[in-house]
Amino acid sequence: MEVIIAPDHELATLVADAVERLLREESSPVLGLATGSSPLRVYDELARRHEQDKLSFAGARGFMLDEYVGLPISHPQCYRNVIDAEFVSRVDFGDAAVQGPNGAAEDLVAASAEYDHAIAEVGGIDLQILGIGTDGHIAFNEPGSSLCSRTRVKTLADQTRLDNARFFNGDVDQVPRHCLTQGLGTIREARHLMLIATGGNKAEAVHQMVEGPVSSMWPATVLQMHPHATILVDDAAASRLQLGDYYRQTYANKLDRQRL
Ligand SMILES: N[C@@H]1[C@@H](O)[C@H](O)[C@@H](COP(=O)(O)O)O[C@@H]1O
Repeated sequence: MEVIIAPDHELATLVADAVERLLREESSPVLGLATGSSPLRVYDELARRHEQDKLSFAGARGFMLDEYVGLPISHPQCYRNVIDAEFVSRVDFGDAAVQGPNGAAEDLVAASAEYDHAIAEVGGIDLQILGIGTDGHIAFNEPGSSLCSRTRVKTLADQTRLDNARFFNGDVDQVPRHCLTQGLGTIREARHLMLIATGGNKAEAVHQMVEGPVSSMWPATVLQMHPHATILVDDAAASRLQLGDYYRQTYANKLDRQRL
C-alpha cells in the first residue's frame, strides 16, 4: 500500500497520469469508475486531456462500482446518469463500453451475478478508481461486509444515507435504502486500486483503512491485502495518520524505478 499526501489537484493529476499511461500502453484497457465527489477532479482532468491532448477512450471499457436500487432509470441521481454526465459523455468511449450494475433489474440476484461475469469476461479491471465513505465503506460495502463478497444487494447504512442526502435536496427520505454494489472480493480483483480521499471528514476512515486492523467493520481495510493499492489523500484527510511524516518522506524519496 502506498500513501501519497498532496494537495487535491496534484492527487487528481497523479490518477489521471495513471489512467493515461494505461490507455496508451494497453490495447483493451478496462477502467473501474467511481461516483461521488472524490474523483470529480480526475474526470475533469481526463476530459481536458481528451479535448486538448487527444487522449482517447475509444478502445477502453468501463465498469461502475455500484448503483442505487429503487430509483427510476431517468432519475438524475442514478449512478449511471451521474457517471454519464460527469465523465462518460465528455470523452469518447464506444457505445455500451461503460456498464454498471442494473439496479432496475427485476431479478437483482441474477443481475449481480451477470455483472461479475461481465467483468471477468473482459479479463478483469486494470485500474479501479475509488473513494471512501466516512464510515469506511468502498463502493457501497458498508461496515460488516464480507471481505470476500461479490456483487450483490446491500442495505445502505444510516450514515451513508445522511452523507448522500446532499445529492437529494438534503432530504434523507429520498435517498434509496438499497443498492447493488461490487463486493469487496470483486474490487480486490482489480489489478491496481487508486483511492482518493479529501477533507477532514474522511480522516478517521483513512486512518483506519491504512493503519487499523483489517476488519469488515472498516471495509476499506481490505486494501491492506491488495498487492497494488495507492491511497491519495490531502492534508486534512491525512490528519489522523500516525505515520503521516513517514509517508511524506517515503513519497519525497521515491526511487525512479518505483512507478505508481
Ligand atoms: N457509493 C459511493 C462511493 O463509491 C463513494 O466513494 C462514497 C464517497 O463519496 P464522496 O467521494 O462524495 O465523498 O460515496 C458513495 O457512497
